Amino acid sequence: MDLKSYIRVIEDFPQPGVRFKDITTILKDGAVYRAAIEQLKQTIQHLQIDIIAGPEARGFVIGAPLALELGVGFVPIRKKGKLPGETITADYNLEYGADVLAMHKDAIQPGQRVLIADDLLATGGTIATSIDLVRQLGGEIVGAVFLIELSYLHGRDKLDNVELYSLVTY
Ligand SMILES: O=P(O)(O)OC[C@H]1O[C@H](OP(=O)(O)OP(=O)(O)O)[C@H](O)[C@@H]1O
Ligand SMILES: Nc1ncnc2[nH]cnc12
Repeated sequence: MDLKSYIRVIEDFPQPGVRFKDITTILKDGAVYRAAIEQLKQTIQHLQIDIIAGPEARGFVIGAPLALELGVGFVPIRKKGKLPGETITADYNLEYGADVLAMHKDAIQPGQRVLIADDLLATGGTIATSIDLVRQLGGEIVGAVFLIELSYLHGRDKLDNVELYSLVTY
């Protein structure tokens, strides 16, 4: 299935100059959503994965179904102030802003092999920070997987020691 044809591009959202890649047009169609998760699974099934971590919010709709498909657990990387237990946090920048990400201190056991999953790689700020948090907890990053990669923002350059997998490139 050609997933790119199901992605809606919206100009100047959330700010002028940004071409927003909207995946709600994939998610609302059960067959297309399933095909996307299946293609992601095929892409990373050679990796030995203990657990998947995904950043709020769109990382949840990619990471959680992928974890179920692989038979592993899922841990959320949330925006600051949402997780109820003890957390570690890190500041980050993304294509259109800045924020703080958090993980529960007990989300990852030292030595666990962790796959990061998200809908989209843009500048790489979100994923670089997610990787940093997982490593602070003792996790080993086996790779990061995305539906979409915006190659013109060069996120890969920030992540040159990590295996990156994406299905659709702009
Ligand atoms: O590579 P970057 O420049 O860091 O940008 C990519 C991130 O931006 C979006 O999330 P956003 O922070 O907009 O949050 P949302 O998932 O809650 O919409 C997207 O889902 C990625 O996580
Ligand atoms: N251009 C973009 N479209 C959708 N999500 C994004 N996250 C960062 N940049 C984005």
